[in-house]
Formats: sequence, C-alpha cells, structure tokens
Amino acid sequence: MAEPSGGPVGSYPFVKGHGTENDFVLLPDHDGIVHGDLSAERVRRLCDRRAGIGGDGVLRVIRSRHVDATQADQAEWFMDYRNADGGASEMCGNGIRVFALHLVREGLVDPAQPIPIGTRDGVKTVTIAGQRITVDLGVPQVLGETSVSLGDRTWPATHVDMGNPHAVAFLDDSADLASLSAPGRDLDPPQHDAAVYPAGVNVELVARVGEHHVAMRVHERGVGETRSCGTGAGAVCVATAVADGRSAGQEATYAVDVPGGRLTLTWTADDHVLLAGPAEIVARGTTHL
Ligand SMILES: N[C@@H](CCC[C@H](N)C(=O)O)C(=O)O
Repeated sequence: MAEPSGGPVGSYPFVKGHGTENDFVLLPDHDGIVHGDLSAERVRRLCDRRAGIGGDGVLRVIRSRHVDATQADQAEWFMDYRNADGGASEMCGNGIRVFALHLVREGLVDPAQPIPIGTRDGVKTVTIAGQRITVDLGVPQVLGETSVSLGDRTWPATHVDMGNPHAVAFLDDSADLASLSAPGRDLDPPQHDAAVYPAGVNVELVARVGEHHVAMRVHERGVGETRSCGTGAGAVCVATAVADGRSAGQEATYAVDVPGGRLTLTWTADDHVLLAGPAEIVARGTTHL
C-alpha cells in the first residue's frame, strides 16, 4: 500500500551493512513498488544516527529495468544510492561491495561468477573471493589541479573523477591526519572551488605512510566525514600514482588506510581502478521510518 507521496505505509524490511565502516541502510524494493520515488526526507530519517537506523547512505535494491532500461540487459540489479542528506550520487564504491554481498546472502546472484550491478555511473562488476570483495570502478579521469582549504590551511589538490567528483590533497610529510580536527571530532567541511565542482565534491586528505601505502580522511559530499570512501580511495590511488610518476600502461597498487580499516587499490595496466576490501551485513529487520 503506497502513501500519496509515493512512500510506504507501515513496516518494511531493511538490512544494515558496511564496508570498512562506511555504513548503509539497504532497502529491498525489487520491483520498485515499496518505496515509490524514495523521498529525500525518508532517506534522511533512515540515516539519522539518533532518531533513525543510522548510516552514511541508503542503497535501494531494485531491478535495473525499473530504473534504467539501458542497463537491464547487462545487470539485473541496480544500486539506487542516496547520500545521508537525501541527495543521489553517481557511485559508491563501498556501497556496491555491500550491495553485492547482500545479493549473495539472499541467493539472488551466484557468488562464483562476476556480479554486474547497475549504477548512475553505468554497470560495475563485483567479484567475491572469500572476505575480499572487489569492484571495478572503471576508468578514472584526472582533470587537473585545484585547491581545498580547511580553516586557515590550504592545499593543492588533484581533481579526479571516479564516476563521482573528488579532490585529493596531500598533507606535508610531517602533518598528522588526526590533527585536522579536535580530538574525537569530525572534520569541518573543507572549502573547494565551486566553479570546478558545481555539484559539490568529496574531499580526501592524504598522508604518505610508506612505499605504496597511504592513509586518508575523507569528507563526503552529502554526508560529512565518513570512516571510509571507496571511490575516494580510488581517487587517492590515482592521484598518488600520478604523483609517483606512473606511466600509461603501468600497473600501480596502493594500500589505503581509512579510519575504518584498509582498502587495496589497483590502477591496472588497462586503465581501470579496482577497489578491494571487506564488507559485512550486520542486521536485518523491519522499520516504519
Ligand atoms: N562512500 C562512497 C561514496 C558515496 C557518494 C559520495 N558521497 C558522493 O556524493 O559522490 C564510496 O564508498 O565511494
């Protein structure tokens, strides 16, 4: 039974999961009849960490044919991703790994085969090998230099498009990522060039840890600081490899430490970015939110 606004009345199922502590509320809505247009207000209620279930975003689990018929012949399932503020984004690298795990747990796909999933950035392929869930994020675009600021500090940043927009800034060797906010506090929203990013941006602040090993904090568009960002880690891999002088056709792999764990990123010789790491489903239930 649908509300006039297109949302549901009564209880409906949800699933909670995370990838390196980037956490999501999944809404099974296979044929698009439970949640209608899925309003921004409903997404905000679900993601609210005090009055709701809590999450960095919502992943509606829906068949591609109900969202984008052009993807339906390649991918049965579509990840309808929304940021915690209710806005849509093109892609979510951790979300799609959690989404694939959910499809497997529900018996909706064969985990032994590559799993194609539709997104607003086109079809992505996920593969599962034990605890390691890998998504091919596709071909990155390095779009030049910009800058980002936090308080009275400004850094040069690399503009990387991973399907969604990113600004990657490297801190001085001596800089401490933890010092970017008061102890136990989240990052304030970094300032960016609105002319470069008219639709907003995800900002990654990066420190080198060792050879082919970096650490990052991220402030996500539409969310705030999160414990991890998969496309952000992909952008960091690309910006770091460029800074390290990677030449076209050369494979580069980086360990990327995030507050919620570690991701492994590979920029392949054929120019794709692969994001690998763990994902977990932690709860299933019903909600009336
Ligand atoms: N956490 C995600 C990215 C989610 C979307 C982002 N906030 C945006 O607005 O582009 C990831 O793991 O990639």
